[in-house]
Amino acid sequence: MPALAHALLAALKDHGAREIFGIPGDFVLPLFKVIEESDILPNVTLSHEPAVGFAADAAARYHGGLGVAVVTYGAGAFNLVNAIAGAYAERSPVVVIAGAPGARERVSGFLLHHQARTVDTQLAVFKEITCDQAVLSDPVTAPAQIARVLRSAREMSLPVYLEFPRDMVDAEVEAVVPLPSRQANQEALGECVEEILGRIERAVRPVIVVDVEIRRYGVEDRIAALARKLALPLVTTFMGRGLLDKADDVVAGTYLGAAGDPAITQLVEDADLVLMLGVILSDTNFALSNRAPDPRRMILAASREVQIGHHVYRDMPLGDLIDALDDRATKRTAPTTLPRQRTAYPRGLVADGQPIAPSDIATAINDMFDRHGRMPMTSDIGDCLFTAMEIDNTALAAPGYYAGMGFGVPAGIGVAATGLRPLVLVGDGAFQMTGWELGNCRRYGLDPIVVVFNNCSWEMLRVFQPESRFNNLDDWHYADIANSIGGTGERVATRAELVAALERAAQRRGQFSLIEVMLPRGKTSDTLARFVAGFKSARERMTK
Ligand SMILES: Cc1ncc(Cc2csc(CCOP(=O)(O)OP(=O)(O)O)c2C)c(N)n1
Ligand SMILES: [Mg+2]
Repeated sequence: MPALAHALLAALKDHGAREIFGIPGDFVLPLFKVIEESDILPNVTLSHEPAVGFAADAAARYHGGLGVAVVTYGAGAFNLVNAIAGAYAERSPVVVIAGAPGARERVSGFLLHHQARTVDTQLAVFKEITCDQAVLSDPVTAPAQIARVLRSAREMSLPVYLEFPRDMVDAEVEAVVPLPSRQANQEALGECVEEILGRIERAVRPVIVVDVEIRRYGVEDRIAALARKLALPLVTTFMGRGLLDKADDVVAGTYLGAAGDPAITQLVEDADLVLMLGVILSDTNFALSNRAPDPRRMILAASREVQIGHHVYRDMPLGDLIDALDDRATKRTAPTTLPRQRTAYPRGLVADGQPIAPSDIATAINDMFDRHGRMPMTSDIGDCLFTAMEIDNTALAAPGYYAGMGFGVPAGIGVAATGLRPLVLVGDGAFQMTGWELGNCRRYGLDPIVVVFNNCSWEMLRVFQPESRFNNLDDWHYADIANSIGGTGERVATRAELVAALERAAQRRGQFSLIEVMLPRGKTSDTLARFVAGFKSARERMTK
């Protein structure tokens, strides 16, 4: 019989984990020894647990499997909380494996180091931000607990929590047998599909809106095929930006309400049927809608449910629904009344001596993508994420709903660890939180390209509260620091310098490249300017 640590690692791999991110501590040292020596999954250690969570989250978003974060008891696990809260909010399936005291320690009578209130406070905290949990303290039940919890992560696309007491690493257990995934009830599925297709047939201006769950459940290609078959226009939400990046013929653009491309906004707000697939009904996705989502003209398939009007079909996995829709739908021709435009993205930046504006960065990146091919991207929160809306539709992992800072660089490291070369967008404020994790790239041969929007400012706060001096940040010269932690940093202040630095970064392999773009305080991307105007007018409407 295998030892519990080996059985767990094999089960993680069987359920779609591709790597482990973590920081060891005495409560998980024995487990980390097995992780390293068994080599069942590659292991990437970082410098601070928030980054471990962000990297595991982004890796899962990109490879479509499970992210894995292994941390020590208490101090390590509590450091992870914010990243897992963000993964929960944005439905990213991260498996938290947290060390814990062994059975005899628990009854030693001592207050244990790393213990907060009680020995079980850690479990109590993670119950709030995971969809399933287990404490692996009994070798007889541990395999079944692991199978149940990992199936929950896969089916709900949400984080889960496994507590691993340090005296259990070598416990002999049965191998973990994966549980079968739970399918939709076929009769309910048929009834649901007929109702949806009937609504589409009767609609005059239907539209599809997609969001992150279509990637979490691996149904992007099937949805692109369905949109083509039904000849329906399709847009992504703000959070869903970058989805269907290989289906330019299907994606018309990104819906941003009052802050977006007017033609895309009209497509959604004039629709008499909005088929929402994998959509999170968050404020960042819909707060700037001129016409709020309305159940009478909306079908929402998300979180394993399908809501049509005011009734709900439960236990309806998105993949089962899409397959059944495709099986029963007949090919439609696109009514000429439906616009099939695709948003045009800015290109052709003039490489001159002009100072750089945020939207120039998008144009320069579009030009680089035209020369070298589109790159997968990660972005932090800040104007960099709004600038990303002006970059051509390429795969993107960003905290578009949870909006927690510090995600961008560790997420880029997580994506790079999956074998891709990402382009990372991050503001100076967010870089100050987790940008230093780049110092771990050299050990693993990772070479992301990082663009730091250095406006020496918490600019997103300044646009709402310009009178506050605390928004003024100092100039830390990030490019200089990059050179000392294993990368190559360039600081640029003109559009010509930006274009040249991007080209050198694209050509440079084997080490991370950091381009520190100097931006004036008070200057934002065109998209953020429209968002702020939209939020302010929406706020005025609400206070009247
Ligand atoms: C973990 C966390 N703590 C605070 C905040 C609140 C915040 C939202 S945006 C922002 C400023 C971001 O500054 P940065 O320089 O990165 O980008 P830019 O605005 O373009 O200049 C803050 C402090 C959030 N969202 N998350
Ligand atoms: Mg800033």
